[in-house]
Amino acid sequence: MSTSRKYLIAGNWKMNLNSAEGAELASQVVSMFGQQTDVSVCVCPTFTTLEAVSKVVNESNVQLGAQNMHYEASGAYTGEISAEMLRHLYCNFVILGHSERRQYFGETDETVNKKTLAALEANLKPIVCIGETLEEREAGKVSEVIKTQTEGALSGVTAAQAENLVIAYEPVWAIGTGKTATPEMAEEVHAEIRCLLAGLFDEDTAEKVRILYGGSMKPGNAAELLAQKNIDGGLIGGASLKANDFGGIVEAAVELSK
Ligand SMILES: O=C(CO)COP(=O)(O)O
Repeated sequence: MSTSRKYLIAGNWKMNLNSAEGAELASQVVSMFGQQTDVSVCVCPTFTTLEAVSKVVNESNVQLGAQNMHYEASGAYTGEISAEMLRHLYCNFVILGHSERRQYFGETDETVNKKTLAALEANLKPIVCIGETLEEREAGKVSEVIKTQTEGALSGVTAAQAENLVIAYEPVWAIGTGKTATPEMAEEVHAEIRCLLAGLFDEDTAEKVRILYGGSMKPGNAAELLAQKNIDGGLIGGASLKANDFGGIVEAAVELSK
């Protein structure tokens, strides 16, 4: 990673942990990393667990993120949550366009774009997820998919806003499968994403955007992935549910920051 960017290790808890379980895990994370400042650490619980976790991470350096939001500010949108509601619970981040939302809940580049603009407007840092399926990789379409998803999600975002943006490259075939992209495979795509950002904004801005890797990242493979020039952190699923595993990944980032 470049020295101008601070690693971000974010735990995507997905649909796991009720508020009591989430508060317990968050307090373990706070006791390990609540005081350190070398690496940004963030946990992203379910909506119903956000408030309990917010109280636990409050006044520590562990930050809070949500897993989704709606793009409208308020109104007749049954079952939805707005950016302002997340800010009210002291969320700093929001994951947008996760492949599970694209696959199961009809999320498109267009809705991801609307959500990204609304999040930035509300001072939430969007973690915009992109990544190809195995079928797309085997058909040689990785660059095409990455370009379409990146440009689609970021349409209308200004260079000033982009400084608060995080991109997560999550190859769909590596999520929850135990199959990780090799550091070289991941770095190749991360470098491409940075190039796309330079085209959309400018080189300086592109250098400031953190690009996370996600997909079966664990303590055993984190260091080699995080050592790549354009890999600025991780979006962690399964391993973020165990304090020791998540801690091992954060430790790897702390070591590399020295
Ligand atoms: O989807 C992910 C994070 O958003 C990655 O999940 P796993 O770490 O479980 O593969």
